[in-house]
Amino acid sequence: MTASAPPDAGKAVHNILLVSGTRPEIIKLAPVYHALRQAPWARVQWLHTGQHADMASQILACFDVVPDITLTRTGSSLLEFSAGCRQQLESAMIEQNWSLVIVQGDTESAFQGALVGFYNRVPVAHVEAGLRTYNLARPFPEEGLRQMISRLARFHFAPTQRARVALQTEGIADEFIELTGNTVIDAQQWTCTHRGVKRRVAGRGHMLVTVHRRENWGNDVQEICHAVADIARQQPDLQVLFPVHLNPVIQGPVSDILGGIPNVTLTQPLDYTGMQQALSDAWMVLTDSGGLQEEAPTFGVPVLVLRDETERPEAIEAGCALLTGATRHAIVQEVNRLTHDSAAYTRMAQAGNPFGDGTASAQIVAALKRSLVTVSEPQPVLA
Ligand SMILES: CC(=O)N[C@@H]1[C@@H](OP(=O)(O)OP(=O)(O)OC[C@H]2O[C@@H](n3ccc(=O)[nH]c3=O)[C@H](O)[C@@H]2O)O[C@H](CO)[C@@H](O)[C@@H]1O
Repeated sequence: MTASAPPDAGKAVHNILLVSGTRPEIIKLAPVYHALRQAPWARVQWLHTGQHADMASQILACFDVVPDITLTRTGSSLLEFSAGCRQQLESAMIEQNWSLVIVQGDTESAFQGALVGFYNRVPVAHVEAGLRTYNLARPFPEEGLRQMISRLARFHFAPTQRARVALQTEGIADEFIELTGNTVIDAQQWTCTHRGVKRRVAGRGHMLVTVHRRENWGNDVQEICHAVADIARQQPDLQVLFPVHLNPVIQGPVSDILGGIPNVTLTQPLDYTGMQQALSDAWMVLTDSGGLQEEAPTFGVPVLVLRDETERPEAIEAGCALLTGATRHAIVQEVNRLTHDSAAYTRMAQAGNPFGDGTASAQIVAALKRSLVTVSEPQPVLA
């Protein structure tokens, strides 16, 4: 379990570039950023690519993050965004002497950050490494992006044992993989502590719904909305809270099918504190979001995953989530079953959270310190 430190190891202070693009990247990188800011050996700078704009500002504010560098989004299509992002990242890269680029997850921004680090021979650290469906079409494009990032990264921070094994199986040497848990749990704990999130409703609480995944665009979004409408009409005493993603592909069918149903509240996306409050007050979550699958078990809220595959089988195995797919009939059937089978509901609610214990960012910073701050004698890189 030893590996030599990067060539620039031993410098007093290491310039670290942290790259975010979307809402979930900000959430999952904020705890790493704040932990690095406490590290005397690190000078961390936050670069936001602008892939998400409004949803990003909302979340950056929740975590008291002001990016040092914000790129200009050069177009609305992914191609235009990607080309402009690459060029601007390249400029940011050559302006300073970087020791490390940190990216998170599976977005275009994360991939561009890793690619620019690679071309500039700056080591790349990947937070939330090793999630896989091994189906390049689902989720698209995330599965391809995260596999490519794994090929480019030097340091791989795996959130679960399964993710670690996936990386090992792909040939990544043990000393470059650290099992840390998911930083989203750190973000949740920070928010509960600092923003006073706690359950505020009496009784069973609401059903929380979110949809945004590209693979669900089109017919599946409509099926999901029809299912939610059926459930709301069958259970008029159940409040449904649906923060609607800003993408027009989602907004259209959601308001067409669910607008005007008295017990369905359609809202703008919530800020992070608002979302954690909504989770803690929930009876059940219906979602295709990755982050919500990881977060809901913290509050003992069962999750129905509106997808055919998940890269988080840990939640299914632990019993806190069920994979229902995105068909109207299957979703309605599962919600009805859990409405009437209180033993099955309680088993899901009490399954616990398999995604971490809130120490991931401290472990990441400790591992990076071991790798980067090696003065005279080589030490284990990640052990
Ligand atoms: C394929 C896949 O699973 N990929 C994931 C994907 O992200 P996702 O599916 O988790 O994306 P979203 O659902 O957008 O975000 C979720 C977060 O947003 C918060 N939230 C949500 C709605 C709202 O109104 N207000 C909020 O605050 C919520 O609590 C949660 O923390 O990309 C990430 C980046 O690379 C990856 O890490 C991650 O694997």
